[in-house]
Amino acid sequence: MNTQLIDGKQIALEIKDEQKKAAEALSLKGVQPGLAVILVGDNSASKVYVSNKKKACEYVGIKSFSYELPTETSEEELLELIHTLNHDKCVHGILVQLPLPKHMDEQKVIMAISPLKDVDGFHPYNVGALSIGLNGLVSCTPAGVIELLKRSNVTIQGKNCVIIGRSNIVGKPVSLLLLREHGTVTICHSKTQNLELILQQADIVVAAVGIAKFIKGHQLKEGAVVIDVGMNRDENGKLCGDVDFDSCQGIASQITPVPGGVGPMTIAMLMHNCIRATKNQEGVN
Ligand SMILES: Nc1nc2c(c(=O)[nH]1)N[C@@H](CN(C=O)c1ccc(C(=O)N[C@@H](CCC(=O)O)C(=O)O)cc1)CN2
Repeated sequence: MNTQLIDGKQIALEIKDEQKKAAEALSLKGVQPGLAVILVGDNSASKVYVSNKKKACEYVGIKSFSYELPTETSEEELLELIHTLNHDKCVHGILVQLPLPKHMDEQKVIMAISPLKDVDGFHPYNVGALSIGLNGLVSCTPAGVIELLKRSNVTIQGKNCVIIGRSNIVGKPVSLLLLREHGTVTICHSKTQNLELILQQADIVVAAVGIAKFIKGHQLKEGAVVIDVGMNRDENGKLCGDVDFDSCQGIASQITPVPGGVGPMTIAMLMHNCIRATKNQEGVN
């Protein structure tokens, strides 16, 4: 079997180009999409992600409003800023980069964001909408997983989809999205028995367990499609996924690399959500 690479970087670029066209069309209607990007503290990885998000906004044609707050910022001050942005007509999306400093309650902060501007799709309103099949804003990484499958011509309908990991930010929303596409979905987690047996039945595997190289090629069904959401460091400090990429060669039909797979899709889908939120709020198509 010739294993094909699913190039997340390339697909993310295609999506950003589509969003750029959509932003140009909005501009002709006198609408400028706006995204508020809030970073609290000095987490170095978060700084890179926020900077990449602002660059993506610039590329697509979304005006970014940047708020870089010191670690000592109180939760109340952050909630006040979100409240102001909720009422700002130039801001169509609000993004609070996670993780937040320990003294803040992430759930409380997320719940303060207007669901209409919740471009991360983390607000319980949007999570609930997804669970009952309503058309809310879907969180970026899970939405990116589905886009990767669709744009790689992978049929989801009727396929055995196995998700390893049950987190609120990846495992659970990915399972709902695969279900929405009519996949037959199994979620596996740390207490799952006979994981090997379940994996052997999987046409599509989504790995989001947070353990470096946890899934090996010999555990897969021949021809399985593998989407690796993991971002770990291996024994040499090199970035790697939850899947042992090399051992899947010749067994998987398609596979995402780490880096360059799901990661870049997170920011591309954020751009997609910003454009959607703008259209919804401005009442234009
Ligand atoms: N408010 C949010 N906070 C966080 C989110 C999120 O979606 N919303 N997700 C992650 C961080 N993140 C975006 O914010 C993110 C993570 C990784 C990548 C990415 O492109 N990764 C690259 C590798 C990067 C590297 O070399 O270190 C890849 O996989 O190719 C983009 C965005 C947590 N916080």
